[in-house]
Amino acid sequence: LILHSSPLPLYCCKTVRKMKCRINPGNNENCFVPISEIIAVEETEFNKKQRNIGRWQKMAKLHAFTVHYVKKARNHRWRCSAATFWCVDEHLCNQWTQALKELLEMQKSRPKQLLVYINPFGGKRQGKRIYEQKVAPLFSLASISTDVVVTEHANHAKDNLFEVNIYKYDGVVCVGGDGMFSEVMHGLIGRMQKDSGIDQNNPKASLVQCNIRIGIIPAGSTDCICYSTVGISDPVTSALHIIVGDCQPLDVSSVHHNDTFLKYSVSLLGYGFYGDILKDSEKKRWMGPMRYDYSGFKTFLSHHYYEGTIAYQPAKHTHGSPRDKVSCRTGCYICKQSEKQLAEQNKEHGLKKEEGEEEWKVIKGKFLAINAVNMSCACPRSPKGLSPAAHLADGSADLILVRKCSRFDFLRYLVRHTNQDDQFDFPFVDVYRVKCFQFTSKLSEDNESNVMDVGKKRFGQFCRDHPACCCNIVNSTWNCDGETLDSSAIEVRVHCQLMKLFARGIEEDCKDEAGHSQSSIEQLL
Ligand SMILES: CCCCCCCCCCCCC/C=C/[C@@H](O)[C@H](COP(=O)(O)O)NC(C)=O
Ligand SMILES: Nc1ncnc2c1ncn2[C@@H]1O[C@H](COP(=O)(O)OP(=O)(O)O)[C@@H](O)[C@H]1O
Ligand SMILES: [Ca+2]
Repeated sequence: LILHSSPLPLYCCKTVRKMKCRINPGNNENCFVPISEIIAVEETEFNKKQRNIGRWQKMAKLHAFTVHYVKKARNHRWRCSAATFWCVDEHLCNQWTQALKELLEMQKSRPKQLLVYINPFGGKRQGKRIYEQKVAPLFSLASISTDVVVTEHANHAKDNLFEVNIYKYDGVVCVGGDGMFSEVMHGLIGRMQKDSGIDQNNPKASLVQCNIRIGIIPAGSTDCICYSTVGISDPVTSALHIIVGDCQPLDVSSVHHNDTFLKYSVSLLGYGFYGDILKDSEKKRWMGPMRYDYSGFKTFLSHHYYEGTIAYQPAKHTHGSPRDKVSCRTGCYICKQSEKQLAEQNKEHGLKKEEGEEEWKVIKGKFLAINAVNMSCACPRSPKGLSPAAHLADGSADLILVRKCSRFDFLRYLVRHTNQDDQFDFPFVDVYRVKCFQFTSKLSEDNESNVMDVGKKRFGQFCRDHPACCCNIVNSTWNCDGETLDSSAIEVRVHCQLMKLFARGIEEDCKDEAGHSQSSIEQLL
């Protein structure tokens, strides 16, 4: 461990009793742990049974302390491991304990007080058990105090965040899925805007950043936000990222309809395929996470497509492209550069002028799916995600348009989310990196009088001569981070790094990311 330079010998034995950590028995080699990855230091009662080194048997009294630290395992998984050090000199032992505790005190980004919301009905309904058994003991070991709210109804957490004194907390933790995260995020961002007198209904408003970090303990059905920002959906790993005080900024998209605020989104805004899956699966909540497989299959067979018009402004401030072969990783350079670039542009031109001057690109067509993603949307079902090269904090979203195609081609597209092949390499799939976009369905263009003025003008010229078409006469629904939106015509804008998570992005060094073998169905396709 870190105690090599001790003037007197300190002996170390790894112990697994307290935290039930798995370690390799007989693995007594040195390991180096940065202070930033120490979870806690505790004085330890020296147990006679631990005296397994012959010459120490005769000693009358031994003094010991235990260092609990993060052990990095495969696939971005973190575990809590422990090492106990002992020696005969009580003073030396105390000095070490004291010195280590002081070093931990100096880690200023670590949270001391957290507000925790648990959705007891998310995913497999294990949220409460997961928190109590896996997370609370770690928080208590790390001397983090918590106020815990087990939610009693939808929107409980969101409403509560408008009432409590949020400023006394170093962070808010949500135990649940993407929907639960979304609720907590709306509470926090909404509260920040309210306290700063900013009108969320103004789509052009410059929103106030939220510096109270959110931690996600995955206990939902998809857990895409956790997976895409940590690299794994694992409650213990997430709890450890919270304890060490990690910080990952995140882009947030605001969604408006007719100057009315609808929702924020951080992962997927999906119309068509993913909207239809969500709408159908909500009726099958009793099935748990399986509902997405059932509804996914049903939606795939129904093969609905929707006609509409999209207008977007390309994200010119960022160097990245959705077709890049490199992905966003811990400390991402592209995210840092893009943030700087955006800040400079805003200082020079002012947001309104700049947006007004830039050209809008307009695309109309029949789509099986329209997906706007602020992050890769990697999840256990799709380890590389809907847009593998999307960035967590570059102030842009990837807009993926899947045009009407055969069922077979759509299946080939879907299967590429699960293997190493490029899902954008199809003639019916287009992808753009954007900073804002608007969508209007054919139906609302024809029937609604309340389409945004600016949109109406822009879309009008394309729709005037359009002949009656044979596509669906109903609209799809927008899937916004796992929640449905009531309106199909929307206006979306990416707010660069509006909030922060207790995470560090996906670490580069992963031990076994590759090694994906092709299944027979993939070979066939
Ligand atoms: C041959 C079959 C191939 C299947 C390919 C599947 C690709 C799956 C990609 C899933 C991307 C999901 C993006 C995340 C969405 C979540 O916000 C949302 C809500 O998640 P929650 O239930 O709150 O955890 N889940 C869904 C399925 O809409
Ligand atoms: N106590 C509760 N009862 C019913 N619904 C709740 C409760 N707490 C939270 N919710 C809502 O449940 C929805 C889904 O929660 P989530 O944790 O994302 O689970 P899942 O991943 O299974 O969808 C969220 O929209 C959230 O607002
Ligand atoms: Ca982004």
